Amino acid sequence: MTGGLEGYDEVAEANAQKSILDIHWSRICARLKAEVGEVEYNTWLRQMGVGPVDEDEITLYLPTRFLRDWVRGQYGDRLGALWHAEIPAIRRVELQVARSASPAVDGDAPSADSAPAATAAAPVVEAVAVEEPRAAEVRSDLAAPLDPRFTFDTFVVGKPNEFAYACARRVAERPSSPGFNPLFLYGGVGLGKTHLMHAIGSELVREGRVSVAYMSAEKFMYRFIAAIRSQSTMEFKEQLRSVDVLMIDDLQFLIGKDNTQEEFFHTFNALVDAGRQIVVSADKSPSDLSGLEDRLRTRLGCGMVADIHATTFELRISILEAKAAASGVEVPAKVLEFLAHKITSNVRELEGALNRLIAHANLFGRPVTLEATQDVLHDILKANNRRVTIEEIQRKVAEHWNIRLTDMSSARRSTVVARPRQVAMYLSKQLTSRSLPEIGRKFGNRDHTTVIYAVRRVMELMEQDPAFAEDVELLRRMLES
Ligand SMILES: Nc1ncnc2c1ncn2[C@@H]1O[C@H](COP(=O)(O)OP(=O)(O)OP(=O)(O)O)[C@@H](O)[C@H]1O
Repeated sequence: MTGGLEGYDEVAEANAQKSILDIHWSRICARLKAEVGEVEYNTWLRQMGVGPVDEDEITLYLPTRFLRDWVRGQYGDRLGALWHAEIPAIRRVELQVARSASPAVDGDAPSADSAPAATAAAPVVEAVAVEEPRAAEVRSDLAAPLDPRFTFDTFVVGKPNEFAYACARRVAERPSSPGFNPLFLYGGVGLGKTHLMHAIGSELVREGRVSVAYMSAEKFMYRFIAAIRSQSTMEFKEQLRSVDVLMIDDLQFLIGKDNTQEEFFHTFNALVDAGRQIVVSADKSPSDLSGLEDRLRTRLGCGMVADIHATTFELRISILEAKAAASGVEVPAKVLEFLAHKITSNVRELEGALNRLIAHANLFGRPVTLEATQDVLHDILKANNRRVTIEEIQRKVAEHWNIRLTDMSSARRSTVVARPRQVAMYLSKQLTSRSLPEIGRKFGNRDHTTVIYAVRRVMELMEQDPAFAEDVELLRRMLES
């Protein structure tokens, strides 16, 4: 830091900016808490800290990569919208892992209108962003960061998931049993695969019998690359191969990542040969994961393969009843039935809708009624009414610009293909309730940042080019009707 008046001014300026951001941040935290509820807020969001603003982007810090990934997947869009509402110039939120994050507001934030003062810990200018793990972490960080809410007790069993549930229980009771290794769980988005994996892990850890490593396939790749960079691949391999149970979530992420697949294949073989348990989840069955190497697909399919089907009305009702009962808020059966009829996409959305209702009831101290439900959830209900799918959007957009449907997922980057693909991503964001990572996955496993870029690019182009804007609007109307 420079000395003298100049240095002082810089510090004063930075502090002033920080105070302003803190005020906005405290309001956002109050809103978030009201929306998601105290428990959810304390579990996932409370440790978040505010970082600097750079043009249209604000950085937020989280203390671990697990939390960062979770918050990004679950709340990334919402955080962006809330910051944009507070400071319209902010259009993007960057989530980073920081050792000394300035924590989020920790007070009892009673409402969005009367937010508490922010507690600023380390000055924002000193927060250290750690984007890539260092060798020491790769060596020491394989312990399973399991979500304590995802247990067998909180998993509601019904026809669509009873087989997967039974298999998961069996593996938790007797890991590495013949016929159950690997356990391959598959099914659509938000249907409980991660929940079951965490439940297996928690059960085993609670029993204290075995060491468990759980990570997403994305994290597996990330750690593998970091280990290569820091020349600690041997340690990484040894660490992985020393666990009793290895669980890899969302394996489809490894499609097209040949080196990481190769590493996973060897780890897989080493563990299974040594009598250790592997649990894997993916969005498709091993035979349908066409971008994976044949030998890996074959090995993945030679244990127990269990699918989780789309929810039925009965299961949705049971899940809603269980979650409403756990919240302590009285939700009339009529409202639960209404939600179960209307929100059919997946459990995550159903749960999100119920949480919002409950937060609303708690915040305003009003009973939950059908009328209030329609009002509070109008955006979710609207999105579900349309029922337009990403696949439909891709098809319509491809037809409109006369490109091949496969180019929606291909790696081709020429404008002729890339522009329609960006429009399809934009429309998917506008017309479906899918999250950015989910959209990215449907477009050839692209990263969520690519989707953000596409959405922004299409919006810019629509502003600059009325003919293009008309095309996009036409497509939107066709898809909505
Ligand atoms: N049968 C169930 N009972 C209770 N909660 C459930 C059930 N199925 C899913 N959930 C809840 O729905 C949410 C989404 O589930 P989860 O994250 O496990 O889905 P997923 O299949 O792993 O999705 P993705 O494909 O996006 O990784 C979680 O909060 C989970 O607890």
